[in-house]
Amino acid sequence: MTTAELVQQIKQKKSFLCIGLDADLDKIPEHLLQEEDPIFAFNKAIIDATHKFAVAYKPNTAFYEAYGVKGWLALEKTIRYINEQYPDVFTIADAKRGDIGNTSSRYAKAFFEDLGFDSVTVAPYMGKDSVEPFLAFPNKHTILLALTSNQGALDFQTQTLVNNEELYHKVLKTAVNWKNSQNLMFVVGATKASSFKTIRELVPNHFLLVPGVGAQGGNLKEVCEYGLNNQVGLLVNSSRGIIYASRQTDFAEAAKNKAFELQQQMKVYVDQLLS
Ligand SMILES: O=c1ccn([C@@H]2O[C@H](COP(=O)(O)O)[C@@H](O)[C@H]2O)c(=O)[nH]1
Repeated sequence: MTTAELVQQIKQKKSFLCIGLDADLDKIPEHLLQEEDPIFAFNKAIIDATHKFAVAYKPNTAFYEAYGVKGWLALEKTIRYINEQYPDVFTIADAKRGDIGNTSSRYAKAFFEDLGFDSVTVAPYMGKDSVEPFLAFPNKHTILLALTSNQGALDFQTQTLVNNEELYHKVLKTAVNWKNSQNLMFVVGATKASSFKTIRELVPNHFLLVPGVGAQGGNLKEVCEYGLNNQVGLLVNSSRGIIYASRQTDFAEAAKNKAFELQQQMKVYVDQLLS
């Protein structure tokens, strides 16, 4: 999917909501455990109920890898279902990959070609040659970890270098000069709302994937204050806050209501920027 197509979808749905498909057999409604593939059954119901309010879905691969072959098959079925039924929706494999170039090119092939995701999250720690194999895929997007939502982000990402610049600033400034950097997006946690002003000065045009709204306590309004750009430029993710809004048979309806609630807040900003 091109960035222009993503922006078009944001405009049409008046939403920049990304729903995290972090399906966990210990949390999904009990009645689904009788299904042949409970994870896929859960995801399918969530997707069907929420697709009008969401422009992106983000399965975190950990939740599938945890169940071995069965989990990977559920992931494959989920992405195929989205691509076939809702081809205008942007898909993110939250896999946080990155390795020496030869290996990264295999990861890129797995997520972009074999599974057919539009994007994958990648860690910047191994540098340019570990990221450029992902960037080489046209109309696929590499979402580089910049300032993550967790407490541990302060351990390395905000440490200052000799010139007094924070490490994640260096990541942003360096990565935008890599080959095919038009295919880059960045992860910035909603819990780090006070940093969005500086981040937007460094990367005014790139999309930011923003996890941390909902269960982690991030605030949509604060993120929007400085995170938005003239194309919206944000994909704000909520996983547990939406998919586990109810653990009973009404789970899909409850997820729909939560997604609608967030979409209604987002609509105000989209109307201002893209009308
Ligand atoms: O900085 C980051 C990067 C990734 N994540 C992932 O996003 C979702 C958030 O889930 P919630 O249930 O909405 O808290 C999850 O898959 C994380 O692994 C993140 O939270 N922060």
